[in-house]
Amino acid sequence: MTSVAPQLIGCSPTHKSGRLWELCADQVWGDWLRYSRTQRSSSTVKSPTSPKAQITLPMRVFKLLGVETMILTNAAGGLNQDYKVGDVMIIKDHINMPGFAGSNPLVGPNDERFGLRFPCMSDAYDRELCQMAHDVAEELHFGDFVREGVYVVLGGPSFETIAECRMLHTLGADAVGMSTVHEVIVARHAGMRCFALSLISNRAVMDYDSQERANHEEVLETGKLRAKQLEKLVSTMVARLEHNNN
Ligand SMILES: O=P(O)(O)O[C@H]1O[C@H](CO)[C@@H](O)[C@H]1O
Ligand code: HPA
Repeated sequence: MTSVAPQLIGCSPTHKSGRLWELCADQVWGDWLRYSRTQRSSSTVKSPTSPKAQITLPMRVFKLLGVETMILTNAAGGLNQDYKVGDVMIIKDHINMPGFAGSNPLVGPNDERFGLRFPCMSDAYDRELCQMAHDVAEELHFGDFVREGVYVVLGGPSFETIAECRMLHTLGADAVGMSTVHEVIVARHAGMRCFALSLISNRAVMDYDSQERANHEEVLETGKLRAKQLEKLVSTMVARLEHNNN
């Protein structure tokens, strides 16, 4: 049986104290420390200390609980000019912008129990799951708003300037956000399959004459509009995964 943890983690600046983290942070830390103590002598126990390692700790807990597949969702600004607000982008790849400056959740001593020192990321997003999402979207008649593209993560919490949006688009990103990539890196390090969706909650502002302004209220509003359809897409995929594994 495949264990699937549908998205439940948020590590973005606004959400890092939300969702699952808020629900189980204490328990997760307790479990981690207890587990570490059984594996190592107390003098060598290393609890994760960098912020990115802390916010991605639940991925490792999921791994220890037997989860094999991660499904993550986020809200993101649309950089691709063909995207409309309300589109859903299957993430085929990411650009880890903080990683360029040395901020990666795997920085620090490598815990060999989870994975390699230098994990591959060219297969970060599972191609079979992406194809399944396209198939399910077609069956549910969601095809006209489901896309596939590249997600770029920034540190936030400020939204981007116009020049930054233009640069990110030029670099090959279709959508910009502040989450998800860190979890995917840690999940892939631990050998979990990853699938992720971005809801295009707003258009990234690319034009100096535009009156549009990125704002969190619009992000939340768009989230409400597509919530039911996203839930249907993800739950149908989970059911199919369960079926395929039985
Ligand atoms: O990525 P999630 O958490 O879905 O949320 C996105 O929306 C918020 C900004 O409105 C930021 O937290 C950004 O990362
Ligand atoms: N930029 C960054 N993060 C976001 C955006 C955005 O436009 N929308 C939702 N999350």
